[in-house]
Amino acid sequence: MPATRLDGKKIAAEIRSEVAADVESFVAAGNAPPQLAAILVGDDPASQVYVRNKERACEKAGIASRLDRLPASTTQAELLAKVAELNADPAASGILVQLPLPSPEAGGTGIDERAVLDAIDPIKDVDAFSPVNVGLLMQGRPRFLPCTPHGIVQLLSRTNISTSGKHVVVVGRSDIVGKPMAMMLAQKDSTCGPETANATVTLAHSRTQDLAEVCRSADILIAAVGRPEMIRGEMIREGAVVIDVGINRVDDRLVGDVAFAEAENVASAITPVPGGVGPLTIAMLLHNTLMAAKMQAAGN
Ligand SMILES: NC(=O)C1=CN([C@@H]2O[C@H](COP(=O)(O)OP(=O)(O)OC[C@H]3O[C@@H](n4cnc5c(N)ncnc54)[C@H](OP(=O)(O)O)[C@@H]3O)[C@@H](O)[C@H]2O)C=CC1
Ligand SMILES: Nc1nc(=O)c2c([nH]1)NC[C@@H]1CN(c3ccc(C(=O)N[C@@H](CCC(=O)O)C(=O)O)cc3)C=[N+]21
Repeated sequence: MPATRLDGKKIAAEIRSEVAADVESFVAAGNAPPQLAAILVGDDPASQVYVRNKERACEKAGIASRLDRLPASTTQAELLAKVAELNADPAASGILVQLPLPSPEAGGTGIDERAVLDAIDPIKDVDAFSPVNVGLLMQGRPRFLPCTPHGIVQLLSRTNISTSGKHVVVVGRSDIVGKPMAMMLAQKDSTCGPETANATVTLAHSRTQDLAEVCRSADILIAAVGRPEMIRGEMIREGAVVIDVGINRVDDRLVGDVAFAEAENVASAITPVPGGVGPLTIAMLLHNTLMAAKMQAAGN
């Protein structure tokens, strides 16, 4: 029997309508609408698509959005000045600097990404990239949760897939997806409760020996690598749950990190690409923007 498709798009729509209702009561209570302030440096086509999708999603949820487009030639000092301006602007509830920043080959000026992310006021850090927010997550008392891993926890919770006591293998250890994902699922509790925490987690990467065997030992396999279809059917245990985070453009087509057609015949449930994790990332960004506005309104 082919695997159940986990409909990220549908669950994201549910979350977005919950956020929209919550925004409505926040505004009805006399608050200014939350605002997401995005900064886009350069003209990377993929980044343009994401930023446009985020703007549209904000609008539908009653969240204001502001986009500062800066040329690829922007210097680190100029970008830091823009971040400082948004930190000081009470209308900007959440700040997001779209990654990656342009490489020198793409006309970039070699900006230190870390320095820029560190400059964002932690109370406006809707990506949850700042050291304060990463530290709070690590200690099991999160403020903002990183959007992609949080979206995955929501997906698991809302489809009644328990991670408690299970072996979860996360492939990829980036600061944006793999590392926080592993940390969240290893905690005693999650925003959705202990059933979507308490996993036994393996964090795999490019130096992992015998990746196929490690993957086959997973009850739940989460791929966040950025290599089209690298997770093959034979790397998946019969009946495993497969979460595909990868977004790869191949000849104008969008493919994940998992060879979907093969995986579908082995897994019990799987997220498609597109329509899986991507839409959830945006839904959780809206959630974080509202949360930021609420914290700022409460003077935290
Ligand atoms: N759906 C969504 O909302 C989002 C999707 N993405 C997508 O997810 C994917 C991953 O993104 P991101 O986490 O930023 O990626 P990074 O490029 O930052 O990290 C990739 C990770 O994969 C590991 N890796 C690379 N090659 C292999 C290999 N052959 N075997 C095992 N591990 C390997 C790397 O290992 P090492 O550390 O050793 O180099 C690294 O840890 C991309 O396709 C990206 O577009 C990203 C964010 C959100
Ligand atoms: N500061 C920052 N924060 C991010 O969260 C961030 C970032 N930079 N840089 C790039 C990655 C990637 N990312 C995605 C968001 C939505 C989809 C998404 O909506 N995907 C749709 C399809 C979109 C399409 O058609 O291209 C889907 O999978 O169905 C994908 C990927 C956020 N990222």
